[in-house]
Amino acid sequence: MGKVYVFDHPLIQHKVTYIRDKSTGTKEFRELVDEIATLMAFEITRDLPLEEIDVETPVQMAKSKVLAGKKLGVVPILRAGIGMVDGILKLIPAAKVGHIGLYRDPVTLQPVEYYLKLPSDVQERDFIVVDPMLATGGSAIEAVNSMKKRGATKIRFMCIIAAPEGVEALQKAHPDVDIYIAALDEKLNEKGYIVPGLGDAGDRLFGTK
Ligand SMILES: O=P(O)(O)OC[C@H]1O[C@H](OP(=O)(O)OP(=O)(O)O)[C@H](O)[C@@H]1O
Ligand SMILES: O=c1cc[nH]c(=O)[nH]1
Ligand SMILES: [Mg+2]
Repeated sequence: MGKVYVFDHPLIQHKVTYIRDKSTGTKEFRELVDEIATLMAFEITRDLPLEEIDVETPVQMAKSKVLAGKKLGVVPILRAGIGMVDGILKLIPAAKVGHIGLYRDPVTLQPVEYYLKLPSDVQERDFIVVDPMLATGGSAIEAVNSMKKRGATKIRFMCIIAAPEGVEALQKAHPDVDIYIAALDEKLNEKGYIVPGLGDAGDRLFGTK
């Protein structure tokens, strides 16, 4: 079963509070999501593999470590996932970026795919699928389905706010996918929104209703 990591770093918790606040405007909301994504990327990359190489300092030759292993890929689930990409790339600028466009049918809550573009070398990459919200889990599950169908094998999921229902559904559908969360909330309401949550992440990021 995929592991679930809830990041409790004080800076992450502090910033999550301000994106929850309905009085936080679009500009500040966007900036905070970007900052939270960078902090979460720092935590999620703690276990990246390293290898030793020879480097010549101004003083002498030395053995020193560099990142090793598979290259990384970041895959935002459009639209709201886009708000997390730049913050992550600040720390891993060499990562390639794929895109999966999905919206949740407002009535059925089922994910509807409208776009997909992944790096050509999916088999060789470790992927982090990102979306600020994990509610029913439908979007995350569908995104991972699409990536696996195209050959991706190592996938992790990063979100800012998750409902227990979504965590459970994603773990069940994809037991090989570890889940990284900034805040595990209470439940879903009758409209499928996370309670207390932060409202509609995409609309708050892009000022749309
Ligand atoms: O876990 P789920 O029940 O699938 O809900 C989560 C999805 O809902 C929101 O997207 P939305 O459909 O509002 O699209 P948007 O990001 O373009 O606003 C959110 O950004 C997630 O992608
Ligand atoms: O609370 C929620 C649930 C799904 N999608 C969102 O953007 N917010
Ligand atoms: Mg939305």
